[in-house]
Amino acid sequence: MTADDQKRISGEAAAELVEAGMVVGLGTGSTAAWFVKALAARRLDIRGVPTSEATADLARELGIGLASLDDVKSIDLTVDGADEIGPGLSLIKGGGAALLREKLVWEASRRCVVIADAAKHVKTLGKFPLPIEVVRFGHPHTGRRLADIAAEFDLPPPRLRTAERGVVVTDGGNVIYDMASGTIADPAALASALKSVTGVVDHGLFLDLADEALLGTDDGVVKLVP
Ligand SMILES: O=C[C@H](O)[C@H](O)[C@H](O)COP(=O)(O)O
Repeated sequence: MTADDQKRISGEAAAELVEAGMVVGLGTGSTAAWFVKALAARRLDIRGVPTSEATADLARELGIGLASLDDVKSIDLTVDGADEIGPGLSLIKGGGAALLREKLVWEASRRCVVIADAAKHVKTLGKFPLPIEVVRFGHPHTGRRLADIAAEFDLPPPRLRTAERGVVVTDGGNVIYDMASGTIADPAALASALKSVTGVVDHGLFLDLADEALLGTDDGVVKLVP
């Protein structure tokens, strides 16, 4: 089974968790896109709260009714992908630059289910560079403060994310610094150090947020709990 097939079966399994009448958080990325497609195919009467403009576009195309986070009191279930799933369902997210809206939607949700292909499940977080969302104003200064924090954790300086068209700008108008680490020995300590920096809006460590993971494997979908 390819990684994409594993993503697809995890997305399809998650779509089965949705019931009519629910408010559903719609994650971002290639795995979440499989979930959105499978959900649309069920033609349930639900409202989706998208975590990015890309997901909003896909959901609209597929006929899913949307609501914004501002319009709902809470979200029944959010389903989203991850870049890494570590011990206790600690996560790295933000490879697609959607981490801020994702975290806001996750935190407003009663239940959060992470979906992924098997390779995303790791013993220790950190092989995937940790995305950090930073306000654009003065970001080179914030980047230098992030480098100081990285040094305290024995990590190399984070790098400003660029793509073919230049610096990557998030849906919220911010930039992303990626902190390549190899190993994050103490995710909670790093998370709190990063949040202490003025200019950091948020980071891609999702700790104590996921209620379960549905992992697509060659033997089918495996459920993990914290
Ligand atoms: O910002 C993007 C999100 O956090 C994605 O959920 C994450 O990068 C995983 O994406 P994919 O399912 O494409 O691997």
